Amino acid sequence: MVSSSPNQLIWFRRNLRIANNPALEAAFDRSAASGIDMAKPLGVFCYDRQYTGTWLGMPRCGPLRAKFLWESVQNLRKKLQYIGSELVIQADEPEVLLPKLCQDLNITHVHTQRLFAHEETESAERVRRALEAIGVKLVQHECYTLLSTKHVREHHPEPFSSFSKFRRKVASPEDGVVVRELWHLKEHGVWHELLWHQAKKGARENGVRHHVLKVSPIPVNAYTDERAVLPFKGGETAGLQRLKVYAEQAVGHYKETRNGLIGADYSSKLSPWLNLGCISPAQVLQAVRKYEAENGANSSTEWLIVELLWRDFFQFLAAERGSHLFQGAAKPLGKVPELHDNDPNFIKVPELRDNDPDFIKVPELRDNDPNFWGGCAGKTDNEFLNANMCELAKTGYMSNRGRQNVASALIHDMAVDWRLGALWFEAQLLDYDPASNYGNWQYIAGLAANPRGGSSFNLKKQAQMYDPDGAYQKLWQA
Ligand SMILES: Cc1cc2nc3c(=O)[nH]c(=O)nc-3n(C[C@H](O)[C@H](O)[C@H](O)COP(=O)(O)OP(=O)(O)OC[C@H]3O[C@@H](n4cnc5c(N)ncnc54)[C@H](O)[C@@H]3O)c2cc1C
Repeated sequence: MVSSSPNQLIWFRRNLRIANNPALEAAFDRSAASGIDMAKPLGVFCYDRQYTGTWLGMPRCGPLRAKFLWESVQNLRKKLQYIGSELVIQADEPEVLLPKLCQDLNITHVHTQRLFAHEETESAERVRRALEAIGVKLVQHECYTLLSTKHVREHHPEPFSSFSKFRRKVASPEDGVVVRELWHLKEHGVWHELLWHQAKKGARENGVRHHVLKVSPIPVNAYTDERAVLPFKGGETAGLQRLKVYAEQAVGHYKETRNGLIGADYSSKLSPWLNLGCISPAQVLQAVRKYEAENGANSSTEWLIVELLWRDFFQFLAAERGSHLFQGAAKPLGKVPELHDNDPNFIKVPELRDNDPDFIKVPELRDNDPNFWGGCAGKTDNEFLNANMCELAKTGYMSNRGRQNVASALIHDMAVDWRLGALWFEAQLLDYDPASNYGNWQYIAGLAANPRGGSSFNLKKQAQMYDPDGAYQKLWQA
């Protein structure tokens, strides 16, 4: 049967790439199995409340990340068009948009990426239910982490208590790091030639093109400060370029430079691309292994892989903790008052479901709250903290050393509720990821899987150690 409309749909989440993408592969494979004349699967990306929403009156996705995201979505769309598909881009909740599209286009299967943090798993569950009601199957594929859930849970069935135990159990030298095979988009060359025109026509006829937003639904009016560590540009193309450059030129000295503060290559800077899925952790591993095959392995190459395991650790921890990822007042040093549900000084953050008692609550902020707003604005008496906050606000990036220090200072020295700091980072960071962000804040606050019960740094000493001549503080004076 000749069909000009696709019967498979790919709901892109944080897997904005063509290569090494099992959701896309599965959709293409299934579509091919339905008959040679079936049009290519259609992609969909939803600007949902995680992007369009606000916290405390601030956009959840600030302009710098919004720009990076828009570039990534546009790059994906071009690539999909190149292989005969199209990307629907809408500002809508997926549980509303996807059933509508499925009904319009007679879609039978929606393929997507499995994500791990509470809000994301809830969103997938809402979509699953909405699709099930109209007889469409949601298929979730894992491709956000290096290790599969199955592997991790087989080796570490008990609750996570520390990273070192996680690492020992899931990636001991005996076991080896078990990485799923790298998927590649199979050759659909014949299809491509024959149906490229037809698929586009079909998509147009089905009104799909009306669903493609031409401008970002959230403000992207951001420019990159020339002092930025990198001119970050969103998309698979730019992500793969960065991976190639870093893996060929700098990974060999990662361990010695990773605590740096200035310049492109002290660390990989891959996180923005990894977290929107413009590249996958398996691709990073593959690039590191290639470097090792050509130049020999060393402690730096090993350490970069360890960092990817940290990333996995926070994902699996988030899956385990559910809504608890957003909970708990930090009080490791006894400076932060305990929060109570019925405390009139606390409000629920808007945009969250009122009926979820476990979800995040933050203290009401006074306009003149000097600690939180002053800290975020980089207007404190600590120049090291100020410089880091200034870099973050102007570029959307802050080094890991900076993040550790800033979080420690806000939580342990300034008695700011860690969730406020995490919300600020969510709005600002190019590489924002719920599990990594909230997980790291909780870790420093001593609320999750930190065997030391929290991490507290002396910022003066840290500045002397990592910025001995004050070059970083000078660079980011304002
Ligand atoms: C308070 C706080 C908040 C953070 N929020 C985020 C966040 O929202 N998103 C995010 O990706 N990382 C976050 N991190 C972790 C870390 O700071 C960044 O991943 C890292 O700075 C990104 O730069 P890079 O790509 O050059 O890292 P590299 O040093 O080159 O490391 C390679 C990769 O390993 C992963 N990685 C390294 N360290 C960590 C870590 N501690 N936790 C999780 N993954 C790690 C990242 O994917 C990173 O790209 C946070 C850390 C802290 C202390």
